[in-house]
Amino acid sequence: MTDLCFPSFHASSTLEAAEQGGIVAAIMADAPLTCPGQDPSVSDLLAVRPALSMHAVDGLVLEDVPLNAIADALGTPTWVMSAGTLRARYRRLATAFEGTDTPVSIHFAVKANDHLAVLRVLAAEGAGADVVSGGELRRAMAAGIPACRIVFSGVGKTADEMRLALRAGIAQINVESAEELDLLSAVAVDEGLDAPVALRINPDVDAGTHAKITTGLATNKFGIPYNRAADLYAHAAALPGIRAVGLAMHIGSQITRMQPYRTAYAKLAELVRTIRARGLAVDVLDCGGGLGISYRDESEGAPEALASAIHTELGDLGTRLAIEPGRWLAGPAGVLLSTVILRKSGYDGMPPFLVLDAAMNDLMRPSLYDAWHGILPLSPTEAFAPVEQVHVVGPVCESGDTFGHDRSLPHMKAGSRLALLDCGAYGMVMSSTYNARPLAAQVMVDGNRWSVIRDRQQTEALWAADRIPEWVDTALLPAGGGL
Ligand SMILES: Cc1ncc(COP(=O)(O)O)c(C=O)c1O
Ligand SMILES: N[C@@H](CCCC[NH3+])C(=O)O
Repeated sequence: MTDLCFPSFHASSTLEAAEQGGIVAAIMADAPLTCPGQDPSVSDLLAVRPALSMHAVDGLVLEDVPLNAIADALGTPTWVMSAGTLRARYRRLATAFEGTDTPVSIHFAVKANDHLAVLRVLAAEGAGADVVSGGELRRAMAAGIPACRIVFSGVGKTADEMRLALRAGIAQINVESAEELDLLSAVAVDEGLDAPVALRINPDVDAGTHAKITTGLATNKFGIPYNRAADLYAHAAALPGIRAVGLAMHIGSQITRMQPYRTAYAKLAELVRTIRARGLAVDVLDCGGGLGISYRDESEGAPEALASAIHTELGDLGTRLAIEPGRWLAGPAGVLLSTVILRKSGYDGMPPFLVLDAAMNDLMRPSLYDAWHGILPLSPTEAFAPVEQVHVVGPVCESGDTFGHDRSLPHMKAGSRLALLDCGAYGMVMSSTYNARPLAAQVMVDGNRWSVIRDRQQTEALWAADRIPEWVDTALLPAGGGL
């Protein structure tokens, strides 16, 4: 399908946009050429993010909306999602899987971004959902995705969650252990319903990704050991309340090379043959998610290459196929707007700290995985100011509250606004209120329209659900309650 196209602004490169006359002249003179190992420059970051462009007057623009307009209206930190990017990416993914004998159903991994508006945009394109909790199941259904298009993954579903899924008419439950299978059988019998089950297999394949987000190694908690899978499948097929429909696999996240997928899918194909040799039917293969994006300068995983890997390894088995992408669809569609609270000088000779009003409680990925997110100033003059080395941190009381050490960024000062890039997946959903910081506001843009899709949390809401037991002796508090 087509890429996003914004005739008035769209800059596939800053040079092209400058030729269109909308870009400050300084861009071309000041844009540094990136050397291997160096941080990508502002121009580099813009060149591969078609929905973002830099304008002489409006500054950084997402689709057709100047991000300063959003920050003026709502303050920061504020998340912004691009509906056009979600659609464009979904269409490219769907197109990559079209035109083959075996159709592939796409189930958006709701854990990546569970906002109802995001789910609605993707559902309108044809997406189903992959959920990992009763909450996600209910969110997906609240967004209008019918249960018959939802698969339920996860290593620890409760009996109540199983009940909810069965009553809703879930398409498929991906079971991850013998113990879970027994529990599901009991729940299904109790409900008088049949549970459509795919066994999630752990192929013991290294996805070559960060240790905290790999899921297909023998040491990971996920999935059923490969060598026990055929026996368990036979057991499942004989259990009351269970309808064994197929197999599932998900080997990890942020995977940019195809070889791990190929290796894992080849093992899956072998397992299908083994199970069929026992006279059992395997009708569905759920190939999981995990396709990676380009945060810094890595090549993003290509849907066409994934489609080819799936069809090569699994296409001749006569099964239905499914995938569960999250990050690839939503990651590049979101930014987090923030303001520099202050520039704090470092020790002599050491880089200063840019202290932002966004923190690890908002965007947790850098603290959790040392993840790298691009940073772009919102101001057109700052975007191409001379580059300096800085540490970019949040105000939370943890040294881990750091968005980047020794980052090469255009000079910014207190009050400067910036966008943290590629925050549409595993951004807002992983936020917390640590340090009593309210959850940030959220906005969706679509062409030249924008709307608030979640209000900034009121500070009072942070303690609205707190209850002080009446036996707490308030008489011991000092008069006036202060220090
Ligand atoms: C079972 C399952 N499916 C799909 C996904 C989505 O992964 P990604 O966002 O990397 O595509 C995950 C998360 O890693 C997952 O655990
Ligand atoms: N939350 C992780 C990915 C984990 C995916 C869920 N299994 C991230 O931000 O990269």
